[in-house]
Amino acid sequence: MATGAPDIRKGLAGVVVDSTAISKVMEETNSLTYRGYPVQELATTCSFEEVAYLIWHGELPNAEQLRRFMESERARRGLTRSQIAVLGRLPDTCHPMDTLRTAVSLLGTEDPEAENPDPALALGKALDLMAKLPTVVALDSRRRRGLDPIAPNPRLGFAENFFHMCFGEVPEPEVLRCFEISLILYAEHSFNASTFTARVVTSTLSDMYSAVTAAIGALKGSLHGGANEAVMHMMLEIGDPGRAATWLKDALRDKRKVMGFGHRVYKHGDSRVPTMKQAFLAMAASRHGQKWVEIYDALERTMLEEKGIHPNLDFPTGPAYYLMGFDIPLFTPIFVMSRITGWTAHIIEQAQANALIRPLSAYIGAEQRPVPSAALRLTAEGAGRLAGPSRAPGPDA
Ligand SMILES: CC(=O)SCCNC(=O)CCNC(=O)[C@H](O)C(C)(C)COP(=O)(O)OP(=O)(O)OC[C@H]1O[C@@H](n2cnc3c(N)ncnc32)[C@H](O)[C@@H]1OP(=O)(O)O
Ligand SMILES: O=C([O-])CC(=O)C(=O)O
Repeated sequence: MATGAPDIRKGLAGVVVDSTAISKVMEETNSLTYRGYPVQELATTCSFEEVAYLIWHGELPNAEQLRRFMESERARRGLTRSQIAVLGRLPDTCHPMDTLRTAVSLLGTEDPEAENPDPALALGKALDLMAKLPTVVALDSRRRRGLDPIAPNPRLGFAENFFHMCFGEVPEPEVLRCFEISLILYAEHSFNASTFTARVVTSTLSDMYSAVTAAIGALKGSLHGGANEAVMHMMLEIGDPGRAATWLKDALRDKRKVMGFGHRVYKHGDSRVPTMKQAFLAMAASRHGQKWVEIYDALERTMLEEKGIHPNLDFPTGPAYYLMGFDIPLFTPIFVMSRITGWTAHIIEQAQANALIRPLSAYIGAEQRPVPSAALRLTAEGAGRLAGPSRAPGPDA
């Protein structure tokens, strides 16, 4: 057996921890498939509901399966008055991701089958979350704007209904299509940090709501899903396409991370960006968004010239969601509305072939030593005689 220093892979970079049949990220060809289908083809030919069905069931639905699936999703969208009241009492200062995390936790407390591990119930719970999370996001967004909630409309599809609940109207086709494409592209991405978090929680035999709550926490961070919000803050700060290149060079000189660029797996470009960028361009044309397109292009070009780093999916979705009229703190919650499909598919997959996820660590702390006597630890005289790091002044020293 080999001896010496353990092989530590910081951030688990490059480590294969398990297998999955849900999606395949191919860094060498910059491509991605869901259940074997290229994501670009799904994004340009399918509805989000079809893709959700595919991710959960492994096959695209036929007409009758899709009809029943959509009917069931539409029937589950409503929240109870008491759920609305609980969410309405959260402070306005909390981020909408915190509202969403709390909402999933609340839904878990009210589901009598939350603890029931029967796999036959899992898809129903997942569909319930997919149906209800947009209602939570829209309700929370309107509350922050001082507006009354708009009830879900069961005659509208998933994407249309979300606009209806946020703004009271369904936008023009370019906007709707761009939004739906973003949902399809965001739906699933193998063992990313939030999905892995969900799998870790599931591996302890915890419930789906706990796993999704934890995943929302992981997605919120700006190195992961939170980057789509950070991208728009950055673009607003830049403000003028003529400033973009200098802004970016200054950021790199100051060793700041530029949000929406880089990826742990794709080093030659994110497979989803070309499709999303195209949808963003089409929508920007109909929404007078040329300025954001120019800032986008200048940042992309300069980052490639300076560092050879490509944009990730959060780069085009940031300005796209902004042009759609969503407030910036809604961008990552919208990501959740889509990724709930991938997370729950992974939760189900993990539960079906479970092994507790528990890696090892290399200890680098103090050598083993005896605990000093109480006389040394707890008396003023003893304190002076105690040596070593344990007597370093702490916050209560
Ligand atoms: C949907 C998603 O979650 S996609 C990811 C969204 N996140 C972001 O956009 C945040 C910005 N990007 C990043 O922080 C990183 O690219 C990550 C976290 C996504 C990937 O990180 P890693 O795989 O760990 O790459 P790592 O951070 O080691 O980067 C390698 C090199 O590229 C640089 N780099 C990578 N991304 C960036 C960036 N966005 N801005 C500036 N430099 C960057 C690093 O500084 C590092 O340079 P060095 O070798 O000179 O130190
Ligand atoms: O895969 C990752 O590390 C992050 C990402 O792009 C995603 O979750 O969509």
